[in-house]
Amino acid sequence: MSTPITVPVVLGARSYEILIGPGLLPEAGARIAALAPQARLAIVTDENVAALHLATLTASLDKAGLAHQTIVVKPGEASKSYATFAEVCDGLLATRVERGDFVIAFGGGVIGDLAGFAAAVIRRGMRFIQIPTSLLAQVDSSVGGKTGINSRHGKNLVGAFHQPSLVLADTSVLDTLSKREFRAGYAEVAKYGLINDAPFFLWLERNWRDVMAGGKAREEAIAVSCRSKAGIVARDETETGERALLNLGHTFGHALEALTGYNSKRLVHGEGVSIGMVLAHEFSARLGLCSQEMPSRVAGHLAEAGLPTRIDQVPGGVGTAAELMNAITQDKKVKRGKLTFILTRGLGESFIANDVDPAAVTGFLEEKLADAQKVGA
Ligand SMILES: NC(=O)c1ccc[n+]([C@@H]2O[C@H](COP(=O)([O-])OP(=O)(O)OC[C@H]3O[C@@H](n4cnc5c(N)ncnc54)[C@H](O)[C@@H]3O)[C@@H](O)[C@H]2O)c1
Ligand SMILES: O=C(O)C(=O)C[C@@H](O)[C@H](O)[C@H](O)COP(=O)(O)O
Ligand SMILES: [Zn+2]
Repeated sequence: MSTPITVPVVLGARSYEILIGPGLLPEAGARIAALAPQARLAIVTDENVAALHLATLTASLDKAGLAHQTIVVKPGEASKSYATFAEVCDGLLATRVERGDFVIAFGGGVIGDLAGFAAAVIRRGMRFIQIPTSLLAQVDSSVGGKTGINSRHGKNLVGAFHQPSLVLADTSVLDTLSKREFRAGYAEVAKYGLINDAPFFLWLERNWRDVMAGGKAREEAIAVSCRSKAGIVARDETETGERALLNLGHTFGHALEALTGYNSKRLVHGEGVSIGMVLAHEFSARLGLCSQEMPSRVAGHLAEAGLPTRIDQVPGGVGTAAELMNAITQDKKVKRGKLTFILTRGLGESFIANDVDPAAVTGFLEEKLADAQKVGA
């Protein structure tokens, strides 16, 4: 067996390991058998991942003597819906998996959130394993136990905290990911630098091409990201405080995703986060919290890495400031009606700002939308 990088997520009885490295998928059977020798497995995946990588996973499970069945859903954000959630739940029940068996979330963040939520509620809670196959899922969504689906009222508004028992991140499966989806995941990597790790952001500015190319730099970026997230989750599992930092760029980004109808052709999550992080830095500069140069430094790096950084780059537009505010006020960080944003005082100096003035946000968005119209004209 290979010797992967191991990142522990320390949560008492719910502790688990994240294993990161090339060649882990063919070893999945042996590693899962060591954790649960008798368990039956229900794999949830999407059509793209199934076509490319399911045979490797099932061959490895067969070799380890583990019984398994598979549920395949359509790829894309639209699958984080009530309809697909019902499909997955009924599919799991049809396999007759028991409470002590395992759900395997095999795919990107959409599959992790969807299958993880189904595992949280089927028979009032089944164990599950994350086998993330997108960069975004390997650095972020497979870790920390946030699961859920979208509602027409907003992103991830229906869900549960439910920790996996193991995360197996085979970095070689990323070779089949499209460039667009790889870049989207890179936005969440850059996020860890911008939250609280300026040296990591400086390293990314120098090494992002190597991270995209693969090999050791990519593994290193994934490991740094997972260590950062594991630390925050261990200190604040259910987001009563510090964990909200992981939401940098998401208050704006989630509103953009809701207003594009969760249409992956127009905007994917990482792209929304990229634009959202630039907006968060611009808004911070507007409030005099950080230097006026900070937003262009952040936008410069994300744009160089091939990510969108402005609202006008979202095809088909994103509605009005009032519509964006309507989505923003459904954010889960809202407390007693007051808005919470993750803002910044400088590179890697993000902080949680409670009681942000809605009029200031509306004014800022009106200006950004007017700028976007000028570019589009
Ligand atoms: N739970 C959390 O903590 C958390 C954190 C971040 C993001 N998220 C959620 O994750 C979702 C985004 O995840 P995502 O960016 O992975 O999107 P995704 O799951 O839609 O995957 C992106 C695309 O890549 C394809 N794909 C995945 N792996 C592949 C591979 N190895 N080769 C080829 N194609 C592959 C998928 O089929 C899909 O078309 C959003 O719904 C977001 O809200 C959750
Ligand atoms: O794990 C977290 O906490 C995060 O905020 C990570 C985010 O990247 C992720 O997109 C998460 O799903 C957003 O959480 P939400 O609570 O705003 O839905
Ligand atoms: Zn995210």
